[in-house]
Amino acid sequence: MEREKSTHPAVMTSIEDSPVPRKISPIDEIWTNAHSLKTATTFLKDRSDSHTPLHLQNFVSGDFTPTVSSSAGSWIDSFNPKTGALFAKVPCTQPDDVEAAVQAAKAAFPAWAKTSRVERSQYLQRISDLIKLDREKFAVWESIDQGKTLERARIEVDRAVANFSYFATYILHEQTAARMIDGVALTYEHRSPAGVFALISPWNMPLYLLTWKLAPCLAFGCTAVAKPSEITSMSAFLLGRVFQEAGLPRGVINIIFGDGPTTGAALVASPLVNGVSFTGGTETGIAIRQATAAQIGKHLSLELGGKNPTLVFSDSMLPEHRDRTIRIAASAAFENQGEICLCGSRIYVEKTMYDDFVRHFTDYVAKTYVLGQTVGAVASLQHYNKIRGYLQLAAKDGATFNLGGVPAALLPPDDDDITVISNSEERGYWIPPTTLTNVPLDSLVLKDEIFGPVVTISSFQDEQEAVSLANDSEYGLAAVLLTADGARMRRVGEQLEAGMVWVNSWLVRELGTPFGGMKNSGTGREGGDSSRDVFTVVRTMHLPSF
Ligand SMILES: NC(=O)c1ccc[n+]([C@@H]2O[C@H](COP(=O)([O-])OP(=O)(O)OC[C@H]3O[C@@H](n4cnc5c(N)ncnc54)[C@H](O)[C@@H]3O)[C@@H](O)[C@H]2O)c1
Ligand SMILES: O=C/C=C/C=C(\O)C(=O)O
Repeated sequence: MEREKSTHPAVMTSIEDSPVPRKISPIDEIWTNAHSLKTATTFLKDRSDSHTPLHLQNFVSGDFTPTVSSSAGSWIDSFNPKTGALFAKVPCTQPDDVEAAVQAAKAAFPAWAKTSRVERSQYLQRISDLIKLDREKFAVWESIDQGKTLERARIEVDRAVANFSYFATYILHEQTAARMIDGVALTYEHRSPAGVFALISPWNMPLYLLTWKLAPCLAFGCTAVAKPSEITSMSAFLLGRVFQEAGLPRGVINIIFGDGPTTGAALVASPLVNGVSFTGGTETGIAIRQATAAQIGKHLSLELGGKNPTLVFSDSMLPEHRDRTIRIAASAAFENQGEICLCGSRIYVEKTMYDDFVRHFTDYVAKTYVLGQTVGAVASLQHYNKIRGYLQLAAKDGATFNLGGVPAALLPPDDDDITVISNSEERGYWIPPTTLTNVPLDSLVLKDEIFGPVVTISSFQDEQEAVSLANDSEYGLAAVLLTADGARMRRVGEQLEAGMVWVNSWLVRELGTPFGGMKNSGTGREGGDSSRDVFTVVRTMHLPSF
């Protein structure tokens, strides 16, 4: 697709009425100057030389707000995980500005809710096309901001494109149920957009996960205030420009930046917010449930943490299956530095093949997952220190490090350093892929979500023990089952306490399927019809024949 002015009537109105300000704003500067790794690096270097870090701006009512009124002076430092250097300052939006953004979403709601499905579908497809057009720009900034490799970032941008195109077509084909009761009354489901949403996302797959909420929100006729993680705000900042280019009416999507306690908490608690779609940690999920407990009608969709098991049965280690088994178990453990809620961080192998598995797995990981090439840096200094703490604990608990070790301590930059935007890899948050064996079953290393490039390998005796070890967790998000036995796939798979079970595969996604977790991994499901349940309210209509 070429970038051109839309001829869609709603688009024309919006674009014609709201020209983008001529003054060079931060978003214009990035948008026009920094579209590849080379230009982005030069851009950051210039900023560094002039000691002017990039300042992000909220996107409210269709405009990037030049200053954050009440939060002036309240900024959050954003660091490049690969170098540890400061590269941007993110506004910490204060409660009254949060409320102003919610008001903007509320004001936009009635008109947006009335748009036809065809119209909304066209907006979604246009947004999808625009992201695709700027695939590299999004990937470059996601990689700089989050620490992931550029290749991984590209995969996630492609998924963002798919999120919008999937829901663009879903709404064109959507059907609702109708039934006849004893021939007396015809009933049917009538659905309406649920209203204004808070869309809150984490730092591990920033664009992928935020667009997984934005797309259905728009598709089902809702408006929103979106708040990405304060650790990774860049791709959401870029998205504001896409929404402008797509001519999305003002206020339909507002993007605000800030931390959890100040900005996120004010957003979810606002009485004008009709629903919250949240992805993040379980503790934050609990805080959101508590904060909204009295607002009974508020829709809550909570996608939370995981500590997912990978079960390796000996038949999957037969020569004809072994390479696939190793590849899947390794990618489930180390993709995106293990910073995916679905990562299989606890591997359990049938005893007869345990030593064989450990040997092949370790060789494969050492060859395939190379720090700085196929493995990026972890997202933040705080997260680096958290993972390091668990590796220290593993050592204390007597675990064997087959790969990796306890990384060096990293200290926060001192105040003098904080304005430096230079590249210095030694301050980067690099943790090599780490495989642990001999971890005691009661160790917190096996219980807590570490969310980094760290995997444990333990053994099991039989199916029953495999299931019981897999289910021995407060979490229940995902599980991987590696076996060549067809009957076992269902026999074991259907006993696993996990919202998603992948057999001889991992993170294979079909966007219509319910996605979400059991136990402490979440409340509700998203995807296809499940997203419709999140973003719509249902009234059952009864039409009697008398
Ligand atoms: N189930 C899933 O689909 C899924 C996907 C990705 C990540 N996760 C989980 O996310 C976690 C890592 O992400 P994180 O550290 O950014 O999570 P987090 O819970 O700390 O933060 C997530 C988001 O919530 C905001 N937030 C924090 N406190 C808040 C509050 N009181 N009210 C409202 N918003 C608040 C943050 O600013 C951020 O935008 C891991 O536990 C991971 O498993 C789950
Ligand atoms: O890190 C969490 C990954 C979540 C993935 C999805 O929500 C998805 O694939 O739709």
